[in-house]
Amino acid sequence: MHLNIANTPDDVIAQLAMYFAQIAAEAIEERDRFTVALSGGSSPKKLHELLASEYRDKIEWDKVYFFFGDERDVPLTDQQSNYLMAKNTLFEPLGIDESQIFAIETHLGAEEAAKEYTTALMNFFDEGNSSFDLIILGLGDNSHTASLFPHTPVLHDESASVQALYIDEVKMNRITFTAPLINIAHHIAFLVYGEGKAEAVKHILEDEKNVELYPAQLIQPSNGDLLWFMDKAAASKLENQYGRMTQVVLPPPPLN
Ligand SMILES: O=C1O[C@H](COP(=O)(O)O)[C@@H](O)[C@H](O)[C@H]1O
Repeated sequence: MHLNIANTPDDVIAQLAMYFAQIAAEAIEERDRFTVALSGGSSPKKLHELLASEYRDKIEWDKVYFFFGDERDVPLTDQQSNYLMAKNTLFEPLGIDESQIFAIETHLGAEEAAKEYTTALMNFFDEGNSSFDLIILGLGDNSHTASLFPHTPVLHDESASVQALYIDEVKMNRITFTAPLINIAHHIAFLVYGEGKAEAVKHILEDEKNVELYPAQLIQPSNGDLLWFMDKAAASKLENQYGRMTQVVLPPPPLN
C-alpha cells in the first residue's frame, strides 16, 4: 500500500490524473484497452474535469472502457446518479462512445440491475486477464466505500460480484461491487480529500480491524496494488502518517 499525501485537493487530483494516465498507457500497451471502474459521490468530479481537459490529448480515450463501482437506485437521469455525474463531467466532454460505457441499468430495478451487471462483467472479462486495470474508490465519512456501508450484509459476501442492497442509513437501494470483486483489480486507488474524511481515514488505516464499522478496511488487493491519494486535511488524524508514508513517484504521462 502506498499513501500519497498532497497539500491541497487540487494537488491530489493532479496526482491521481497522472496515475490514471500512466496505468491507462501501460494497459493499452499490454492489452490494447484500459478498463476502469469509476467511483461515485462528489469527490471525483474535479478528477473527471481535469482528465477531460488537460488529458484530452494524452490518453487514447477510444481504448478506455468505463464501469461503475456503485450506483444509486435512481434513473440514470436523476441528479443523484453516479452515471449522470460521469456523463456530464467526463463522457460528454470527451465524446466517449456509448459502446465504451457500462452503466448500471437501474431501470431494471436494483436486484435485476445487479445481476445483469455481474453477467455483463463476466462476459466482458471472459479472457485470462479477468479484472479491472483500475478501480477508483471514494470514502464516506462513515468509512464506507463504493456502497459497502457499515453493518450491511454485503460486507460478508464472498463472491466477486455486484449486489443490490437497501441501506437504511441513506434510505435507498444501492447497487455495489462486493469487496472480493474490488480486491481482484490490478490497481485500486482511493481518492479522499477534506477534513471531513480525516476520522474515517484514521479508522481505515490505523484502527483495529472492524469491518462492520469500517467497511473500507475490506479493501485488500489480492495481487494488485493499493494507493491512497489524499490531501493533508484528510490525513490530519493519522498518528503515524510520515512513518507509514511512501511517496509515489509518478513518471510524466505519455505524450501523443
Ligand atoms: O455514497 C457514496 O459516497 C462515497 C463518497 O462520496 P463523496 O461525495 O464523499 O465523494 C462514494 O465513494 C460512493 O461511490 C458513493 O456512491
